[in-house]
Amino acid sequence: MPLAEARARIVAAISPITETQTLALPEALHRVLAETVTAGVDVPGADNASMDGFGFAAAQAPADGARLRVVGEALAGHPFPARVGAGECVRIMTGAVVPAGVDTVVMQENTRTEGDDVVIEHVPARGDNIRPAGEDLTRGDAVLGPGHYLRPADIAVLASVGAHRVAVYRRPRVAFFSTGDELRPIDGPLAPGEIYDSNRHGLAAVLAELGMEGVDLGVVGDSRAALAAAFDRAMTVDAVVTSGGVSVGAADFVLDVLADRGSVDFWRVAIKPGKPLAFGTLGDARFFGLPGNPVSTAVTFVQLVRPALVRLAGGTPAAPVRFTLPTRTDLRKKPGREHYLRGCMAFDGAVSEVVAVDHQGSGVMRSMSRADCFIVLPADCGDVAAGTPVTVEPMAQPVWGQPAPPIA
Ligand SMILES: Nc1nc2c(c(=O)[nH]1)N[C@H]1C(S)=C(S)[C@@H](COP(=O)(O)OP(=O)(O)OC[C@H]3O[C@@H](n4cnc5c(N)ncnc54)[C@H](O)[C@@H]3O)O[C@H]1N2
Ligand code: MOO
Repeated sequence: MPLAEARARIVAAISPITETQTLALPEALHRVLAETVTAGVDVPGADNASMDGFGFAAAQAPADGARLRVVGEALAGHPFPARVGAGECVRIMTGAVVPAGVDTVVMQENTRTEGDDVVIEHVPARGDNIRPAGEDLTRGDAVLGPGHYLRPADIAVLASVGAHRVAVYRRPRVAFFSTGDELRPIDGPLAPGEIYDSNRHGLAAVLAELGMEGVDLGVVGDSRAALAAAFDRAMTVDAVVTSGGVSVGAADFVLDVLADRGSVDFWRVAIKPGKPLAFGTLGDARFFGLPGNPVSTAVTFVQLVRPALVRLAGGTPAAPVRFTLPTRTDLRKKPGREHYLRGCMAFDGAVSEVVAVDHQGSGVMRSMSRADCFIVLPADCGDVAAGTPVTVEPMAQPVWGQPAPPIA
């Protein structure tokens, strides 16, 4: 199955969480909004100055060199309390409410002060340097709606309308464990043939980064009974992610036990690395059996699990950002599977290119750690010569798309 089809099938199989909770606004960062927030006030609340300078009626300053008497001051938070009349102006600061009788502000740099008067050396057009009430949001406007992933700018916009508590979806609970008799905790010694359990730490980290509530079920040995017990413990969460035991080896029991305890939706995706991925259902949970090779675990998480978890959380998976760059080196490839090589983007003066990292083995996790992008080679292509444009997908990506079209 091609990756794109696998992703579409997985995302379509996910039912987003509908339970909500109400949080104080600062706690809602990186959560998914579950309500429509409506502006209770205009933003800004009144016409106000966008420059430090002098406010006056345009009719009182017909030409450059007009002279007006300064009758007072308007500061942000301290409005000028009276009407500004004929031949008059006020000193006004950025953000101050425009007083009655004023329709124009001239920036200070275009004036000179002479005693109690100000001379306007360059008269601006009527209405200049005034921001109208409601320019950003008008009372009653829908500010943001359900499914919107809250980034810092969103928190600020919600604060600007005084939305101090907001309803968000509950965070998904995602259980994860590693499988393999060779795996040991990272704080102990290793006997011959043993390795540290690195995948579980990588999974914990990507789940935390995504804002999931991770449930760490540790390392599970290569036996049907141990796997069955772990699966039974994992049934009540929203999603389960495992690493290892999904290939065809003598100790690969994940598929068997999944078929027994739940159901297998599909197994194997036409990508390298990551081919033997398994997707299914386990009790209330969606199940992702990721291949044990560390790079395969990481690549399949990014390409298939992450968009599913975004949808589970009530969000919208963002379409991957991709572009092309010429490859600095020749790339070896056999036609068949879509390849996700690890690379580094080089933007060096006039030269933009992508450089594949040296070791592309699916056991070489340093290739992920050093890379800043995937080089995506289509299934049907063979070897690629240096200089050929190839598809690049940066690892730093917008993960959360937004449901509404961007505001013009
Ligand atoms: N005859 C075949 N053999 C294999 C095939 C195949 O199609 N036919 N596919 C290969 C591919 S591709 C992959 S990917 C792996 C995936 O196998 P498993 O998911 O069963 O993974 P394991 O065998 O359990 O482990 C593979 C490798 O990764 C190491 N590993 C496992 N878990 C961890 C962990 N938590 N931390 C660090 N490293 C881990 C493990 O020791 C193995 O070296 O199968 C190929 N074989
Ligand atoms: O898919 Mo495996 O992930 O090529 O090593």
